[in-house]
Amino acid sequence: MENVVKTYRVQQRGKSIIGVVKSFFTKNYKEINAVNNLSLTINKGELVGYIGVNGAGKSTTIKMLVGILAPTKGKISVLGKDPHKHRREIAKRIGVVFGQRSQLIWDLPPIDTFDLFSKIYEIPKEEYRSRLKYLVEHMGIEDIVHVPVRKLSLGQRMCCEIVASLLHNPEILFLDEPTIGLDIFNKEKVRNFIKKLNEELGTTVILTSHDLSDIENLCRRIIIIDKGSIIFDGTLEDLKTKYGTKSTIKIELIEKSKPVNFDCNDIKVEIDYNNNFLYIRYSKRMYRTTDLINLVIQNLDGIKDISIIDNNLEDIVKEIYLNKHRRD
Ligand SMILES: Nc1ncnc2c1ncn2[C@@H]1O[C@H](COP(=O)(O)OP(=O)(O)OP(=O)(O)O)[C@@H](O)[C@H]1O
Repeated sequence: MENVVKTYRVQQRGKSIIGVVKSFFTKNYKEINAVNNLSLTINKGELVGYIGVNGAGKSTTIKMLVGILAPTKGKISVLGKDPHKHRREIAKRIGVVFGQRSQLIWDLPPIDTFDLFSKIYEIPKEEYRSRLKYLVEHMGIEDIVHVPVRKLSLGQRMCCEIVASLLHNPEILFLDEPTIGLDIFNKEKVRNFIKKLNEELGTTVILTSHDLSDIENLCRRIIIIDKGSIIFDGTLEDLKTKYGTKSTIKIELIEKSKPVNFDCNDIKVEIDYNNNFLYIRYSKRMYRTTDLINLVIQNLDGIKDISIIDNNLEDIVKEIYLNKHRRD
């Protein structure tokens, strides 16, 4: 993607009843840039996490990459082609799963959708048979492919959705919220499958998810967008080094009481009590963990255990957004 902009025209409605009535006669439009001058290159075989808050522009980006939407400005090339102009051709080489929208036929078993897709994609019979076997076995859906889709659980359906999107052996797989609403076991199943697919078959995967543990578990590269523009592009390690500057010392106390002897008035840390746990949140740029632990040991009675909790991806991303919006 090169300097891509996607502008939507949104009708402005009045807030009062009179305003609403007026807007039936005179239409006012506002333009919003859902994607704003975005440039991005993703290489073959990468597994990329594309994240951002609601309305950041993730789905709009994916829709442009798969050719559903044309950019307002800028250039997009997917597998060497303009995805909007060569939509049919590109569709044969990519797989798409929108977690909130199903491509399976509701009243029929998944196997019927799979068979239909094999015809649409003109997959040779033998190739289809062996591919289906590989996907069904690796996704562990042997028992459900003959059960009508309407009788399947959300997790079972998602596993079938992913298999359906991979039958034609796509070079790129776009996954938009593939684990939405899934329990921890199904989440893990879907994640393991995506990992395997990327590692064994070299499929390029672009994943959007609000569940940042998906991203943390799967993606080597993370792209964060806000208001249609990229605010971070790098590895998880880069992200943690650059922004993961906060850490927490968790102290378990013998008794459930507020420690009275712990005096750290001069030190800028946040302290929280919860039952017999004391949490000390601090900036790694300002203090060394060992210095703070020494201080705790010297000043605090009744310590049962001490551990360190580093910020997870969710905390880090929250911090990036809060800092950015404070500056804006
Ligand atoms: N068809 C549309 N017409 C007008 N505005 C739209 C349309 N689709 C999206 N938008 C707006 O564009 C912006 C980006 O939306 P988009 O769906 O790409 O965000 P997102 O990051 O995928 O959000 P979410 O996490 O909530 O799915 C939002 O302000 C949204 O309201």
